[in-house]
Amino acid sequence: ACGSSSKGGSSGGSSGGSSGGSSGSVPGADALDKASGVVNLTFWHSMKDTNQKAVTAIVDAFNTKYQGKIHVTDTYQGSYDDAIAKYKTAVSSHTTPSLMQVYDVGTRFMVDSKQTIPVADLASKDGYALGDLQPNIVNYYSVGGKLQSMPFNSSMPLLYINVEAFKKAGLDPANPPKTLDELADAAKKLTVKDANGTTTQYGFGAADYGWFVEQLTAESGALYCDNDNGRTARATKLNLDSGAPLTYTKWWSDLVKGGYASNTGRPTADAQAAFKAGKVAMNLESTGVLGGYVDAGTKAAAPFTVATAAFPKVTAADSGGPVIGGASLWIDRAGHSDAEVRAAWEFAKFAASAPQQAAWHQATGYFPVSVAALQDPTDVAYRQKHPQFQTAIDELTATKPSTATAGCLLGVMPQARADLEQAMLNVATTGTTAEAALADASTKIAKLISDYNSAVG
Ligand SMILES: O=P(O)(O)OC[C@H](O)CO
Repeated sequence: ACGSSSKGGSSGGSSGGSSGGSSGSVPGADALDKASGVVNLTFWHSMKDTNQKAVTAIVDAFNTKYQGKIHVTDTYQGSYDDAIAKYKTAVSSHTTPSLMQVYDVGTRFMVDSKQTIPVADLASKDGYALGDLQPNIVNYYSVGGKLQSMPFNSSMPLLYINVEAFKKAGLDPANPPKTLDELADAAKKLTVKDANGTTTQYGFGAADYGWFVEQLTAESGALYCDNDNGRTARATKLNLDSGAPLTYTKWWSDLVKGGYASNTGRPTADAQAAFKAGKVAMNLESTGVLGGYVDAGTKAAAPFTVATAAFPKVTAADSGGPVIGGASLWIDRAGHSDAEVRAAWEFAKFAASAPQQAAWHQATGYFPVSVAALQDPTDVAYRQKHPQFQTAIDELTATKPSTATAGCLLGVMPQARADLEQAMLNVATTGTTAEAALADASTKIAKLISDYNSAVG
């Protein structure tokens, strides 16, 4: 997850460490004019199903606009984790794509990989104003004072509710649970067993997902890693042994062991499928799955009314907000021609533009990275008709920027998140205590961080 954070200006701001990026020169607009023939671009991403269709719609619109000049081929590369693993292989074999979608927590790694060109350099070369991008999103993707990648799909975490199940259990969907305790109470009321004692509906179900722990930590006003969440200097440790990480790990394990939560493991797709099939009545997920849940009213939609509510807090007193999630587009420089880099920049601008972001928001649920897109009449009308699409925007605007809500910038964040998730899974499925599992994970992650920091210097 990432940073709905500080007061960042439109050219970005915070963050420790070097600005990274490739040492290649910054091509100007003439690089495209000089190209002979069509400039072909490869675009790797992790959007599937409903969201993949929406990516393809953007790519098709771009290819039509630039017919005869630029052609983008988009390819689904699996989950965010799968895609980043493939990217690492591509770096070794010098076969990186022209454009790469990388999730929030891959930001520090991408800068350190020195394969890409900061989009701030391309923007200043041709006078492109970054001011239409949501400042807090720009702030997250800025490292060393420069916007490194183009914000594309930005999210907030939400609580999803099966409205009919809520009503059947005598609960009011208009008054959803706001804290972990309230969520646990509702989960108990929403769990249904048949005459044989077999559970036919779990009250709650969600992936075993470190992102939620990161969110609850930010909401409680605490830092997920040291050195101001890795933004004034490289982080050296995660704060996992107490606070929200410990509380959530115990809470999740208690619900699973009590039979009130469906544990589908680490893959987010499995938890999404369980909610969409009506097997669980409440689900924590990104606003980026909302399009898939309601699927614009088609037959692919969940067969019940889906409501969205703000992500819960550990306690009602927590006054912080969530961290922005999702991913951004990186423009590869190392091994790519000037014309290709310029063409990739044209695509990045197009994908972040107000009309494309308004359409993207309505199709997927990811909120627009473009400020103007929120004022687009089609988007305003869509939100009025489908209020579920407003929840993440309210959450974003209610969040006070802070170091906590900036989220943790860490080169090994993907691996660290996986280690935490394994620890949470062990607690929920074995007799290991949360204290012991998190202490073990902390030790393992501290070594990962120390090795990484020594390697990058
Ligand atoms: O599911 P997404 O795309 O909103 O991403 C959620 C997290 O931010 C990934 O780290």
